[in-house]
Amino acid sequence: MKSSLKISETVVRRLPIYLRYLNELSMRNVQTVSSQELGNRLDLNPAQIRKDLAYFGEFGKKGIGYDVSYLIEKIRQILKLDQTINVALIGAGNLGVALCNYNMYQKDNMKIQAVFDNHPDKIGQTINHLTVLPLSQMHEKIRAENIRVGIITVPASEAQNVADQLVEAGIEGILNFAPTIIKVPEHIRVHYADFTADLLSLAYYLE
Ligand SMILES: NC(=O)c1ccc[n+]([C@@H]2O[C@H](COP(=O)([O-])OP(=O)(O)OC[C@H]3O[C@@H](n4cnc5c(N)ncnc54)[C@H](O)[C@@H]3O)[C@@H](O)[C@H]2O)c1
Repeated sequence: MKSSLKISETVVRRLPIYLRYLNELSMRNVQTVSSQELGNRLDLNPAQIRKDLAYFGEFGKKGIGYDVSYLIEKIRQILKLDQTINVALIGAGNLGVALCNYNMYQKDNMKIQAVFDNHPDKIGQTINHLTVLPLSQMHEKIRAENIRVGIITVPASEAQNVADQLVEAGIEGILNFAPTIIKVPEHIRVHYADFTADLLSLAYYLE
């Protein structure tokens, strides 16, 4: 793999989509897959898929396709998911609890390792084997557990405050579900998740 390559964000965002389907194939004991099959299933252009994957080295064999397990391993390496990445979630409300209960760790190696909230009724509750901790323990816990990513599921009015505390604690990336833009130093990567906007924009396309 050309490690110094700067990979475009669109390619990086497609890799988990490939990975998810490859994992599905692997569960069904499928050993090889062609770019055509991947393209059909994922509604992507096979040439685009070949281009994306060739970017990281020659994985496919002409006439045979890609070895599913090998491709899974390579994509995980590229995404750095060959190591466990610990995650903290802040805001144990409706959305936060649902996310904690979704067990992405088994397949994807990103693990919610700590949950924080500032409400006395929430602190001490157990969600999917995790005890909700007060914010006062955030800094220490993040460092002790080598937590590198924070998920924000607090009200929008609290999101910046929480983001500041995550940055202060040494987090490297944030996934923000609160409907507001947060300001962070340049070295911190922020992604926004907004399925409400997706849903609302869908309305435009209805007859
Ligand atoms: N991205 C999306 O599509 C989408 C969808 C649903 C909700 N949301 C957003 O997600 C957030 C959570 O929604 P919800 O329905 O779970 O709300 P909720 O009120 O059920 O939960 C919010 C939780 O955050 C906690 N909290 C508030 N301030 C805090 C702080 N400073 N530090 C730590 N914890 C704090 C509260 O005690 C509560 O447990 C909101 O911002 C909401 O707008 C986004």
